Amino acid sequence: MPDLDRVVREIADEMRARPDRGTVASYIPELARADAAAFGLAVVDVEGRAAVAGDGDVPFSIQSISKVFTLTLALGMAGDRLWRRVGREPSGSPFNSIVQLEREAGVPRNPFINAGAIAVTDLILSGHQPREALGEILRFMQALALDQTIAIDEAVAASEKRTGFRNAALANYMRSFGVIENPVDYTLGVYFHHCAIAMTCRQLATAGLFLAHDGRHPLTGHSVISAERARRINAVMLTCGHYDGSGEFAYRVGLPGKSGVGGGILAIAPGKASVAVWSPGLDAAGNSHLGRIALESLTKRMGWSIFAA
Ligand SMILES: NC(=O)CC[C@H](N)C(=O)O
Repeated sequence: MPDLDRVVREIADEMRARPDRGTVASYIPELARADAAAFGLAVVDVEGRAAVAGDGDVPFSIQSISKVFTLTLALGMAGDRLWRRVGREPSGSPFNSIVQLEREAGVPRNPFINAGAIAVTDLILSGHQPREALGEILRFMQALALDQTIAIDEAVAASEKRTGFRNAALANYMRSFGVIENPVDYTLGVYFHHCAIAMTCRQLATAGLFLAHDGRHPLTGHSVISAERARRINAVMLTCGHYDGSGEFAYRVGLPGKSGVGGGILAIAPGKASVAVWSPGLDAAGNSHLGRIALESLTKRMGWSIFAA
């Protein structure tokens, strides 16, 4: 078995030396301030051993990675009723696309494209005030990451609120079909804020551990979700977690993964470890360019692809 600490350090060094970095997202103006040269990597295994390198302890905007955790919360609250409001098929379209909604009665393809995540957020919000729903999501992240200091970057949330015209279009469109039940402003407010949670790679990898361990957090012993649901969340991450780049990610990395436009990726090696990587430059599908390359190298060196014997 290769030495995990060494592998993680070597990958961080290799990535930091590379000239190709992708393009930092700027459609949310505040995200454009990210340092394109940053690179962080953290692996936490199911025994709790952590290997962290580069900027693995620097907080960044988790953006769409939050959708894994809102899906988990919503499944815990609503159970399989959730699947009446959102599908679980890859979209083959960009993360912010609206095209399928008209043909498919306002039901988004999956919980990881923006429309689907907004529908999931709406479900969490129902019966609560936005402040309560957001508090619930934040406390969930803090509990999973074993770190009460995790917070929302208000500047990022405000920046997306000012410029989130597409998300507003998606939400209004779904509201017209009754897929969204709450006032659109409330649902979007909660959505923008949970996307604006700032976390480090170490915190994120710790938070993802339950997905590598049959739904039970190995460090607290708490059952977060049933083993069956954990397996299914991993399945949806594999097929939909990188939007129209999901096929390529499965082909190259071979792990369930979820990306965010802040440049982070959470990847799960079931039974083994939870991995978080961060490099702000994105590829054409909006996924971290070096993040994917680093994960490809990690799974190859550790033999962690779910498709390997
Ligand atoms: N892919 C992403 O990370 C997108 C999340 C971002 N908050 C948006 O709605 O556009």
